[in-house]
Amino acid sequence: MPNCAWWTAVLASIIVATIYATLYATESRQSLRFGLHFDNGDEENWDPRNSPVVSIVPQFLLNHSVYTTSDFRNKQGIAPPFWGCKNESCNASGVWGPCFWPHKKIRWVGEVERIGRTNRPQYQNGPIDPTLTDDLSGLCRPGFLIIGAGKCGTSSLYHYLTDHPRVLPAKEKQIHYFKYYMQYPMQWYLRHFPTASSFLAAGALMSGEASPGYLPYPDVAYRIKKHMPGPRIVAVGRNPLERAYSSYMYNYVAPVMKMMRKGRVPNISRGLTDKEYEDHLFSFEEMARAELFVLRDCLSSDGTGVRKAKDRYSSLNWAAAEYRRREKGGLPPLIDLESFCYGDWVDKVVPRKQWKDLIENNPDKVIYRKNVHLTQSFIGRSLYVLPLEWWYALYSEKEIIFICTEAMSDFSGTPMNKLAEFLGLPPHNFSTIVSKGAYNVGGHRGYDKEISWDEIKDELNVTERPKYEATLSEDFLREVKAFIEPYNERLFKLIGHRCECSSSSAILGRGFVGGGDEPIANESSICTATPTAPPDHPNILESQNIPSDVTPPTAVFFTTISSPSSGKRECSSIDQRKSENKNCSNNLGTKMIFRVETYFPSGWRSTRRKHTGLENLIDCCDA
Ligand SMILES: Nc1ncnc2c1ncn2[C@@H]1O[C@H](COP(=O)(O)OS(=O)(=O)O)[C@@H](OP(=O)(O)O)[C@H]1O
Repeated sequence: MPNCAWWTAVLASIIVATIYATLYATESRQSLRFGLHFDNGDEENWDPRNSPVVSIVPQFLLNHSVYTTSDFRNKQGIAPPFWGCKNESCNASGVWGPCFWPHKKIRWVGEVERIGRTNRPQYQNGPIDPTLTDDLSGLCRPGFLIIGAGKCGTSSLYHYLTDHPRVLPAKEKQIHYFKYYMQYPMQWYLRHFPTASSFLAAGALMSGEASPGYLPYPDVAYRIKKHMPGPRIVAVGRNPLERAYSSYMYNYVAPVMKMMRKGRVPNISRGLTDKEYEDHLFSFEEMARAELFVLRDCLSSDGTGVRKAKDRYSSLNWAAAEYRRREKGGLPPLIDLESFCYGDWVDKVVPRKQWKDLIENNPDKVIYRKNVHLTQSFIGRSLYVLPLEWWYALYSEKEIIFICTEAMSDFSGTPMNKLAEFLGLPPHNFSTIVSKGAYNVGGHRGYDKEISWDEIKDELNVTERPKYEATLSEDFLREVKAFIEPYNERLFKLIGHRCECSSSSAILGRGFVGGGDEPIANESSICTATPTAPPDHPNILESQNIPSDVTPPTAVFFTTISSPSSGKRECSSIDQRKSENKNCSNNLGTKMIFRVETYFPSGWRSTRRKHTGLENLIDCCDA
């Protein structure tokens, strides 16, 4: 017969278990309550000032040495700003920093012991339960988003940052969720970041991603503000003409050369020499001139860029205030260059008006019809200030920062540490990673491919390709400089500092000179003059054949059993995706087979394989 003490012990355990279960249930609910999920309400008129903030309780993690106070040795306070907490939820134990409390009963300290200390991140995989798409438990939010500009060193910046011992990488450098994949639940996006357990095991303070496709679009700025509270926004910009030329090489020359070599361009046979293929390319100057013509018109004070942006945005709550502020302050109007300056399609085969004459006058030359959003805007995407004015309207100076590409390659690592401080990270010795080299240099090597500065130099020595600056005529150079200059000045005002563009010209051996040798930055105000002698590193002009742009998703509510093996590329918009659906699936042979998992109350039961129409949404722009 159990004695009294025994009954007391049983009773006590029941009470403790009940309290624990109640607490756990509350915590689980809290994690969902503060979960980030879409409300499909009045998207356009949502007011960012009321955005939800996920709560934090770093104290117990400090108590248990997951973190030490030195991890928080930054000027922002005890935790990185994106951990920020705003309301009573700050006191909820278990709702922690950037992460959502896992559903399963978990003792954090025990979990840390179980996993051990490791910096190797893990990610949630497998199909998403369609009935639980709002469930963010066990997932973590990004602490920084590098938004572009493309071809400005976003890959290097991402890798330099993730070298910080308290920063964990995402599954891939660029996810482009807020531009191309918002039809998927937030859970899909957050699965690209390390799990809460990984954060603990690493004592990580943040993860983040770099999607250059975010910057150009005001809608994306707004969506991120609305749906993803907290992350710091990092923009990076480079000497505009260098960016433009880099994009020309990467998004036009490299893919077109590849297509020609493979015999995929009608009327151009295989087996020609590179020189012969190059004769079928439009020069950078030809394309940039044609674009400049269109931009001048579009960006004039009564041009379509100004008018259409006003029509579209000025009545929206989130943009109206900025319109009023700018009008009052006599500031130039906001412009949505990407949406309204390249809008005219000549026909389905010849994509852009700006190329009409070029194509008619040069029937032997090739226009690349894919990735039109990139090849149409070599110059436009280098006018960083135009999209940034939208971002700066939505984000305060504590939330957004602009880095000059040229400063990134400072071997001392000082500029990187300034960025770390802005993000709320403790100082780190970045000089090792920066002086190792750069990523995604000189063409299609891949975002994660690092090239040492010495290799860059050597490669140049054996590459006898003409320097692109030599291909630019004096008059075009003057013209394009004069066009870009005011936008640069506007940018420097907006960001509160200037960029020293010539140093990267020197590091990578690039400068825009009308047939001469001297970097243009020394002779013009496209960027400020260089204050110090730059290191001795030349550039790379060679392109490789690794597909660019985003890797599409492989599993959402389904498991991909087979997927297209062809290269992927971004669609410029969901509309484009829709309009290209047929071509993609029919002409390009894009097919995916899915395993569809169905969840019943008793668990996962049936599995069936099926072709679905979803492949069109995902991969319709496959090359
Ligand atoms: N540290 C540093 N300093 C100066 N320049 C650098 C640095 N790291 C990368 N780069 C140059 O940036 C170009 C690649 O940019 P991204 O990685 O943003 O390209 S992408 O949009 O993601 O495809 C690519 O430019 P190009 O080589 O001219 O094509 C890189 O060489």
